Amino acid sequence: MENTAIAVTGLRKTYGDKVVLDGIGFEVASGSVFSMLGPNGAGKTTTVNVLTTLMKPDAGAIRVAGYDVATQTKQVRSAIGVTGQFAAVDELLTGRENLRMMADLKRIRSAGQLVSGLLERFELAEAADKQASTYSGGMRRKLDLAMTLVGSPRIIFLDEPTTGLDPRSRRTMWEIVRELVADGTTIFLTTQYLDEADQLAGQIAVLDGGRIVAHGTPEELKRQIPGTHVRLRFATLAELDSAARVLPSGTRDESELTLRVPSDGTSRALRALLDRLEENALDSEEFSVHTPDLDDVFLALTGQPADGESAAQSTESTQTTHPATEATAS
Ligand SMILES: Nc1ncnc2c1ncn2[C@@H]1O[C@H](COP(=O)(O)OP(=O)(O)OP(=O)(O)O)[C@@H](O)[C@H]1O
Repeated sequence: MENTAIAVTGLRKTYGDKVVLDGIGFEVASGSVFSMLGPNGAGKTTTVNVLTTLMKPDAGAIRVAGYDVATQTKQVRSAIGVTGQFAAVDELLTGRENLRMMADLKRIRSAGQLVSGLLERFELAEAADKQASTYSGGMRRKLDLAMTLVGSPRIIFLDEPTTGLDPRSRRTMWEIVRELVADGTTIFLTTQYLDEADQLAGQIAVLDGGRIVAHGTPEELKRQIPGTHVRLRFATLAELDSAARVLPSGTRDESELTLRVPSDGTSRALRALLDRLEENALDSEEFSVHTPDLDDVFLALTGQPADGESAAQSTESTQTTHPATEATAS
């Protein structure tokens, strides 16, 4: 198992007559981040529950840390950490006490330094001696992850670890994930933020309709869908027609009055394109460069956006929209 932290074949799980996982298989290399993406209800949490021994599958061979989850439950449990499950935060205890309790459970002696270190690392030092019930949602999540790290598990399952966190806390989490991986820890991450998978994961599996519909590195997934293009919007259909004649590689959308022109997105290519328009006395109302991101991949594969919020954020971040007057001004 040296190089394979998790190996799954033919994993099947049904609830009544509803097939949630229809024989999925994948491998996770030791010391890597593997991210499972999928629309709501796709079966991500069910997968985590099976891999962490909390739920029995109907079929499948599953090894975690080299142990069989069906017959070596105890060994699997001692090799893994799970946020939000084993490491349940006790609201009546302080942050420090919660961490101490976890250290006691794992039979770690003289854990004082370990506990203070974790409180510092998760920016919880100031609130360390306040009851967890007074913590914000983000602070609780951080405490939860800190508790998972007690005992340095080799494989960590993070089920949507940054949902609801502010951007700064999200970045802190990302840094911690990167540090863990650099130290050889394996991370199994489910997330609804595609940029998070893009940032952190070496391999991504997209789960939809009970099956893995795509699997690869973020770059491989992005290459599966149409590439970078420029989107031009015109004021009238006549202008769109003229532009489509001048730029024959473009794809027209009459209802939107747009022309989508493939481009490598370099400033040289963009300048050439604008020159072509100017030579033909054409002016676009809107000019934007669009690079495919994981949201596009997700949409193309599952037919639905990842989630309203992240899809909207991503559109903003990947499209550089300039009013035509600005873009063509020299
Ligand atoms: N105990 C259960 N009994 C019956 N159906 C269940 C049970 N647990 C989950 N399901 C159903 O199985 C499907 C998969 O659920 P799961 O929680 O694994 O999805 P998910 O991908 O984690 O979704 P989300 O992103 O919304 O958390 C859902 O349709 C859910 O309603």
